[in-house]
Amino acid sequence: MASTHAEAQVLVASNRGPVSYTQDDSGGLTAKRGGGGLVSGLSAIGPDAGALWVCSALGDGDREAVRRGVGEPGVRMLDIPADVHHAAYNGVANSALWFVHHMLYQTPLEPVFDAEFRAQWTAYETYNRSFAEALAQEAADGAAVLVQDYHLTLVPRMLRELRPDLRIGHFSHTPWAPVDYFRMLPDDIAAKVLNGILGADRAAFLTRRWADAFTACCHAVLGPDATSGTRIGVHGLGADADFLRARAHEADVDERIVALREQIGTAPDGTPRRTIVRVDRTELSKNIVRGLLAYRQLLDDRPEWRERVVHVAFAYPSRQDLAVYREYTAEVQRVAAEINERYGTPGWTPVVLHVKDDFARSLAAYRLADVALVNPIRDGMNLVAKEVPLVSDRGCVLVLSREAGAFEELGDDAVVVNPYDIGGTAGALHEALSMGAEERTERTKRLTAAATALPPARWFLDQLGELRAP
Ligand SMILES: O=P(O)(O)OC[C@H]1O[C@H](O[C@H]2O[C@H](CO)[C@@H](O)[C@H](O)[C@H]2O)[C@H](O)[C@@H](O)[C@@H]1O
Ligand SMILES: O=c1ccn([C@@H]2O[C@H](COP(=O)(O)OP(=O)(O)O)[C@@H](O)[C@H]2O)c(=O)[nH]1
Repeated sequence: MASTHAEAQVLVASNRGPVSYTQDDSGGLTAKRGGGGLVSGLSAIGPDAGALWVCSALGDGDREAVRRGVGEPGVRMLDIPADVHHAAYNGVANSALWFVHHMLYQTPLEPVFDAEFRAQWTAYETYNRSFAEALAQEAADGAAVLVQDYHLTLVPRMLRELRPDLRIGHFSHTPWAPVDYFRMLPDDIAAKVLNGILGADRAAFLTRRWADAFTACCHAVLGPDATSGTRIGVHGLGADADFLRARAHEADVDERIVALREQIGTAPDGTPRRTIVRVDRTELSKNIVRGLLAYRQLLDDRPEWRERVVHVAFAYPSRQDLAVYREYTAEVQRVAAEINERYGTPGWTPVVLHVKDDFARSLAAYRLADVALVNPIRDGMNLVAKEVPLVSDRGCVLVLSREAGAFEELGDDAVVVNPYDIGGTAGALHEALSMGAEERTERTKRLTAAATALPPARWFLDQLGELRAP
């Protein structure tokens, strides 16, 4: 295992690592798989690949694990001071950069680039420097380093200055903002973010659309020659079919299917109720509330679906240090309760909402899905859109936002929606629920092929190959 000083030939750097630790009252540490698509993609590489994964301690449990020397093979967790991490992760990365790339600023959520933000920016620089120094220390001569995402935009240039011998790649898992939106950032910071990434030999993205937006921002902010020293690439991360299909048939998932079937119940004619399934982090860009409003409109416009369908919505906790995420979770709960109050009957709960994460239960929902609802305002890729059709036992129909990166690959076989259009989304849900069995089967076959075209292990190796190419 390549984990000693200056021996690692391949290094990956990301804020979130493969597992996170929690500490119980008696001091014991429990490891839990990190949530979200970046971890789903990178975990598939596995410790056997010999890569060293440098990540950040995210909470007290992780910090305790670092202090005790507890950890996964092939993983180095950096114990960056909690206040620096908080300012960099919540203040800069998940507020300013996430909001710009996902175009989430709208009244009353306005950008505030004031003195507090400047202090957070200084922390973001410190945080990035910690990664650059750790990578410089760990990397063997001429090693390949793959830096992940908007948390670490400054690392490529910092690392190049420390270690000019390295091959450095940067990969963005988010969309990239259009020029006019990106330029909401203060000019000096916009330039630093772009120049930081351009310190890499290669900058890669999930879709051509995001890659082109990045190039356009570089040209607009830095000038027409800005990208001449950096190759720009596209690698559309796919789902890990072998892992998911096997995991979705383990005993704990079967147990949860029984419980979930009970909650879903049967229609008045005795057949199992149809399901519209969604699984997301409780994340503003995932557009969960508009999805619920579209479902409410479906029940209004098409009363024939009442008692015959259930919206299974799993919204697992994310970024709870940010007030706007906590408020969004409350809003999701409020709208779901309102729908249940208005339409529910003694034997029918129209929305089954769970806000605590449970991967086995998520897979149980995938298996029971007749329709998968994926309607983000913007999304780098959205792996859930790729995962549900290949795991569902029912040949599920995908209702997909045209603003998800996955649309580029899955759009032809999905029922496509404008995520802001609640009426249009209600219509799409009706179309999906009404689709005949033969068409569903045909679409599922094509969706599954597209969703698995670039499995995570190959996605990673392709990038490595391109980075090492002369
Ligand atoms: O680490 P968190 O703050 O809990 O957030 C989870 C991840 O969210 C974002 O994931 C993105 O990556 C996926 C895989 O490429 C992609 O399918 C999805 O569209 C993106 O939203 C974020 O970019 C990651 O850094 C986070 O770990
Ligand atoms: O309880 C769950 C349910 C889902 N996922 C995984 O989280 C990822 C979500 O990735 P996606 O690209 O859809 O969105 P992100 O959360 O990264 O923005 C998927 O691979 C899911 O399998 C998870 O970790 N825990």
